[in-house]
Amino acid sequence: MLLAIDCGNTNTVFSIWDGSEFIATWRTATEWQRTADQYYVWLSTLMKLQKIEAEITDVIVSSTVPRVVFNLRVLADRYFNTRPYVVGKPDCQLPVDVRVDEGTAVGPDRLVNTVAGYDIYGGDLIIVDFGTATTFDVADADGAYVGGVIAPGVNLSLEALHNAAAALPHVDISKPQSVVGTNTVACMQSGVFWGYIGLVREICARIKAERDREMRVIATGGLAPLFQQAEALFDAYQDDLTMHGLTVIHKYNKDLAE
Ligand SMILES: Nc1ncnc2c1ncn2[C@@H]1O[C@H](COP(=O)(O)OP(=O)(O)OP(=O)(O)O)[C@@H](O)[C@H]1O
Ligand SMILES: CC(C)(CO)[C@@H](O)C(=O)NCCC(=O)O
Ligand SMILES: [K+]
Repeated sequence: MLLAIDCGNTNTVFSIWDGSEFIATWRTATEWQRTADQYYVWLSTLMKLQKIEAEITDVIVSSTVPRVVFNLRVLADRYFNTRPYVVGKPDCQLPVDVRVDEGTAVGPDRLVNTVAGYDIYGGDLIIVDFGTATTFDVADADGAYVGGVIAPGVNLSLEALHNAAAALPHVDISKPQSVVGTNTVACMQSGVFWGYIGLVREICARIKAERDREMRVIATGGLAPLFQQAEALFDAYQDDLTMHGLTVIHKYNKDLAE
């Protein structure tokens, strides 16, 4: 079975893929100091608790944090006796072209999302991922990654207000009752929530205009449904898009190796 690891700047997600479905998914905070032994204790405890009897033979990693890759490699080698595929490294091929400026190291999560989007929905996509940053990735008609947009993430925007202004509290995102807030928290939520609705709508409209064609907008990330419920911004929502992409890339490389 395949252990797929999606390491973001805030959270790391581990999923076990049995070849047709994910049989378990666990989330932990990303900390580059965590050792292979710590990962294994955590993982094996959860597997036991949930009575998951999976023999892991393969590992694939996408990491936006370069420093965590070393310990994840050791985890794969020491505990699963396998060499992991690491997205973005030369020995991990992608099933789509990447057409960006030379020397650009595109975030592996963005490449994986593009592969997943193309696999599920076909070409001409805008893939929006609400993570630490909010990213927009453009898949061409042939699935190639042709660039995108990086905007500050929802929680990051609220944190930035709190960190920069002495009188602004820590606030969690939610949909405000009205646009005009009558207390500090409501004002901050309104700025980020409605500002974000505008940001997503404007960026998608401009991408479509710039490329002069119909494109479908696919959303992923825990916060997407919150925005979608206020306004129909997306044509589809896929919670496990990045994980799906990791399984596609793994299979592609396995097939190449045969
Ligand atoms: N209604 C909500 N209000 C606040 N936070 C939410 C809500 N729904 C989901 N979230 C949060 O959204 C986040 C979604 O996780 P996701 O994997 O999409 O990004 P992330 O882990 O924050 O970023 P990264 O992948 O860059 O580490 C989680 O931290 C989750 O707690
Ligand atoms: C933009 C983030 C932080 C989103 O997770 C990640 O994809 C990243 O670190 N990217 C590197 C730069 C780039 O994608 O062009
Ligand atoms: K993510």
